[in-house]
Amino acid sequence: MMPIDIRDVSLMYNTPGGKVPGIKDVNVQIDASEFICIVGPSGCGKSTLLNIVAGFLAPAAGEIRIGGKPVSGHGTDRGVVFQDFAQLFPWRTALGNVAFGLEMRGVPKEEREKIAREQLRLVKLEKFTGSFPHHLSGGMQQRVAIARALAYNPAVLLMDEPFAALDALTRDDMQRLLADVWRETRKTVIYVTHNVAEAVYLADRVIVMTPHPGTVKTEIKIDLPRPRDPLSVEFLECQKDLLRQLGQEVAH
Ligand SMILES: Nc1ncnc2c1ncn2[C@@H]1O[C@H](COP(=O)(O)OP(=O)(O)OP(=O)(O)O)[C@@H](O)[C@H]1O
Repeated sequence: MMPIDIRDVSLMYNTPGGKVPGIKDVNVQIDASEFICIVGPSGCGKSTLLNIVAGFLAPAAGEIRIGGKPVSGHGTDRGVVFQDFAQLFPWRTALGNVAFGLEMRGVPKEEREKIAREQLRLVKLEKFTGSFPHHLSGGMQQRVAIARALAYNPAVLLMDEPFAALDALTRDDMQRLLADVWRETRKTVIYVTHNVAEAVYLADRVIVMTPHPGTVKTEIKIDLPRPRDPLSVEFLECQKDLLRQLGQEVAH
């Protein structure tokens, strides 16, 4: 729901052996409600960029603006979902997990539970509000994590390989679910993935990054109508196009 302007952003990591480049001179302009996927070989800086947009890392140079306002630190305008299922509190129910952030901010019980129920409905977990994480499958736990990230009604959703640890069938279901959630909420999404088919299925635009140092190589617009059919000729063409870009990347 808000545009994101990533301008000339660079970051170096301090290591015992000296400074190593994380990302260098990254520029990406994202429209409000646009779904962006970031792909690229390991070490090209995808997670670093996402962590900077999230406000968990501060860039050494450049600036990020969300809705025109410069980012400094994390804020409730950005919801974050990572790969790790362990991000849920095991001693809290699905409802308790989704409501947690709202509770910390002093939102009254009735209101926070109403919001949490609504978010759990969005990820099709309305029947599991009282379940604890260890009684939920990996896919369901990630759905709780998405509901929790949406609880503040953030303008932006940041996702770092959220479905990478799931089996292929569950992953397909989750991609469909996320496409539905996005259609309903119209968040601005930045989604990091290694999976080319996933990027073509979800994205309006795919940003291809290249390592040493991590920077943007090119971008590919995915102009296919939704819901997308991964077996259609057009889909497979887009996938090939993206693989070609990535293949060149790996070959260098
Ligand atoms: N905490 C850290 N300390 C030192 N160097 C780091 C750290 N985190 C990342 N790097 C380096 O920064 C570069 C970018 O890493 P980053 O994790 O952002 O890449 P990535 O594209 O997300 O990789 P992957 O796909 O393997 O998750 C790499 O060269 C990496 O080795």
